[in-house]
Amino acid sequence: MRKLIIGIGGITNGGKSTLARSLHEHIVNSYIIAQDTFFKDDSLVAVDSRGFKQYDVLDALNMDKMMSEVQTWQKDPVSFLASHGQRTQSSRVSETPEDMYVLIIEGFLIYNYRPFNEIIDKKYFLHIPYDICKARRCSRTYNPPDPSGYFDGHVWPMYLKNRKEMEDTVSDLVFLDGIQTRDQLFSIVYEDIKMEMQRLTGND
Ligand SMILES: Nc1ncnc2c1ncn2[C@@H]1O[C@H](COP(=O)(O)OP(=O)(O)O)[C@@H](O)[C@H]1O
Ligand SMILES: O=C(O)c1ccc[n+]([C@@H]2O[C@H](COP(=O)([O-])O)[C@@H](O)[C@H]2O)c1
Repeated sequence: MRKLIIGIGGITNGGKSTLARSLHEHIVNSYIIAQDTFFKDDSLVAVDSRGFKQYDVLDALNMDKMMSEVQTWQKDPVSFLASHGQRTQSSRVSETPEDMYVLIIEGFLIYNYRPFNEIIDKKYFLHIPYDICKARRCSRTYNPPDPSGYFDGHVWPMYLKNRKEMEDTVSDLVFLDGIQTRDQLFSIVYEDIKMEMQRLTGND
């Protein structure tokens, strides 16, 4: 059995979930673990002096729980898939090598969590400019919804801070320009992953 862990990180609304889903659809026996399903309950998230909930920090997330899910996959991907309602498929008619299991870890702060940096084999990071990010963010409704001024008062400054911290500690990132089309982004990353899967297969 061969295992490959891919990270799809990046800015809020950069297209992470969209890209992760396309990869999952094309890679047989892959699975997505998404960071935004690990937010703590709203009552546990800190609030600053302006009343802004501090959602864009690692403390707002149950990272131990997320790591434990990843470790369960690492121990036994076949049982993991079965227990998550996903039947193992044959790779015969696909471009995925036989007996290859791929985990896609997706989220806006995955590379700010050190334990992930040690286990993610291929680290992609999507970024888009401020104005596009703000426009996309404003057309999406979170739960709880962003209060007025939240993007400029919390989301963007925290993005800059988290990104700097990440760039100071992580060296093997592949930056992706998120203003490309969905198809372009998918094919760049998929081709790269196919090469990595072939490399792993060739090393046997
Ligand atoms: N390459 C792209 N070009 C234009 N819009 C995109 C692209 N990728 C995603 N989107 C749109 O941007 C918004 C955020 O995408 P999503 O994948 O949910 O981002 P994220 O998971 O990074 O927050 C959605 O409305 C989505 O349809
Ligand atoms: O999902 C939630 O429970 C949630 C609640 C409040 C806010 N969020 C926002 O989710 C953002 C990260 O997710 P994403 O998909 O935009 O990268 C982050 O910028 C948070 O401000 C997410």
